[in-house]
Amino acid sequence: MKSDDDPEQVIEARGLRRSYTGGFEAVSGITFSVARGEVFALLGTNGAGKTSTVELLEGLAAPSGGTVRVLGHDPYRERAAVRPRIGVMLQEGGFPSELTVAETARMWAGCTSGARPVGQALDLVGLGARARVRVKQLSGGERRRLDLALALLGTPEVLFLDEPTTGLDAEGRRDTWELVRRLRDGGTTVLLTTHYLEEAESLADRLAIMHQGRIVTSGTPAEVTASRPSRIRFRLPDGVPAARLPLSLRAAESDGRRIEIRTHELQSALGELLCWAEESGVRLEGLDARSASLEEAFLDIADTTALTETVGM
Ligand SMILES: Nc1ncnc2c1ncn2[C@@H]1O[C@H](COP(=O)(O)OP(=O)(O)OP(=O)(O)O)[C@@H](O)[C@H]1O
Repeated sequence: MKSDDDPEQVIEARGLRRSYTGGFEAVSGITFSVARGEVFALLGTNGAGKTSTVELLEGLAAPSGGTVRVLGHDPYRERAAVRPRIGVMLQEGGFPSELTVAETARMWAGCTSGARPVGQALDLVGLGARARVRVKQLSGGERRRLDLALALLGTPEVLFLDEPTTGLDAEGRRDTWELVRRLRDGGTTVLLTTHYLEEAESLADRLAIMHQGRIVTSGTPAEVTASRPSRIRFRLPDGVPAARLPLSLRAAESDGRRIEIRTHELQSALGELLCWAEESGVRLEGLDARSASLEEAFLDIADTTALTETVGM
């Protein structure tokens, strides 16, 4: 167990709450920590409270309950100590659209202590060649990259990325992932929110899934998916009814010839199925066996929570 003032815990949230005017509570007592050099992803359905949480971590608002520490400080009350050491990429940058990319970055660098050269920040995000273009002429994806370049200007120890790849094409997304990995390898701690489960699966060392202001599950991507069943799918040939499957594989969902087996013992279930098929001379069409993905875990959680709410449990 890490102690309260463990210097390796760069972000620590304990029982964190946030209420908006009118009393609506968007963040309802969440606890998590992020170690130095980790990439941590906050996932969740729309309105789950991710942005509300990230804004508390960035010191943009004060929590209505609980505590938050970033680099050992309260980011709201001790903003002057924290701000120069963090980089923030908001969901909406909102720059003056008449300025060029380089002018925007220079303006931002003027407000950033120890800013790296503007050209270097633009090169990091692949915008070097667009330095003289006006912001209003950038595509949505390029604006997102400019947002990221500005967040990187101060060579931050902790980087907050709110949906960093929304609006990027597949190549832009991969480039951003590569950059985040390079930053992490250089010791930067990264907290990101995303709607792309593939992004979290590929980038995050650990993640938390939020729903209605609470963390429903957290851990490494492997831990979060471990409790979910693997799936085996195939089609039986005409004339072979599902009832001919071995008893242990009958708990399958069957839609005529299409069979789906969910199992926590993928290797043994698959072995048994293949032996049966071999011995019975049955050819399994479209055979597909896979472990649970983060997407399946996420959808399961969203469905379970919705169901729990519906039945008032
Ligand atoms: N300024 C505000 N005043 C009142 N309610 C707000 C305010 N900002 C956000 N909310 C509400 O708080 C809840 C959480 O919003 P938040 O933006 O944190 O969610 P999110 O997980 O980031 O969602 P998304 O994935 O859609 O960006 C939502 O119900 C939202 O309507």
